[in-house]
Amino acid sequence: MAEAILSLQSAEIFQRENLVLSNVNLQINRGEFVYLIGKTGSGKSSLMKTLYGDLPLEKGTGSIVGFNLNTLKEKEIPFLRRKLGIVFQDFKLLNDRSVFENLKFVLKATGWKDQNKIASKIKEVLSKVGMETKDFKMPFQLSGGEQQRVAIARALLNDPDLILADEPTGNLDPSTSVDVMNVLKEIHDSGKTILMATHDYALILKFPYKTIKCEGGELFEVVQQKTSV
Ligand SMILES: Nc1ncnc2c1ncn2[C@@H]1O[C@H](COP(=O)(O)OP(=O)(O)OP(=O)(O)O)[C@@H](O)[C@H]1O
Repeated sequence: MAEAILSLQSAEIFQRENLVLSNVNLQINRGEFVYLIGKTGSGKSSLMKTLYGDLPLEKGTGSIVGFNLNTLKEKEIPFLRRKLGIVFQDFKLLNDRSVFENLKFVLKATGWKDQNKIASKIKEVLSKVGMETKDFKMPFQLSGGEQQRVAIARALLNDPDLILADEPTGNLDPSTSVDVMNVLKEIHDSGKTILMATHDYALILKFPYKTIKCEGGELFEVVQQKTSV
């Protein structure tokens, strides 16, 4: 039977007192790749923020990677985020340290102590994104696409149950976007569950997966048209 990794029922998504999305019913099962699309301001980031505990879920019910979003306490948020891999549009790497040190920082913050295990985990995630030879580089010495690969590697460090990617190709040119998307596809093909917010309809055509749309304050599943040859 399908195992739900994320489930929202009759949820309402707020930014402070403003209702952004209502009647949100969404289930993502282990192993799925799901796009979240919609115009600027339609609520994609607000939904993502609710999922990683940056905004409270005030109405409806929700659970994600085993955490109940209705009863989520401030002190549980770091533990929730360890089971999520979060990727942002603007990479959010620490610019004052190397790729290796960026990844080590996350492992140490999440309790890793053994230096050999740290080094081999970093090597493992960097090789998944094709960046294993650039671990000594500083973020500003990398292209945007390379920085995003490192950010994806960082998201994989704690073997997350779900990857939340909020416009991961939003700062990249079309060809680099396809490269980064190929990395996400490989990660998905290896068994990971991914929810990705995007504006990039060309990418969706090239990499078709289940698509959910934010529009008019609600969420809808988009039925994909099969193109006949
Ligand atoms: N910090 C905030 N405080 C109050 N309102 C906000 C805040 N951030 C966003 N909003 C509002 O919430 C609504 C949804 O914004 P959100 O950022 O979720 O949209 P989005 O679909 O992710 O847009 P984009 O594609 O531009 O990132 C918008 O009306 C926006 O103005």
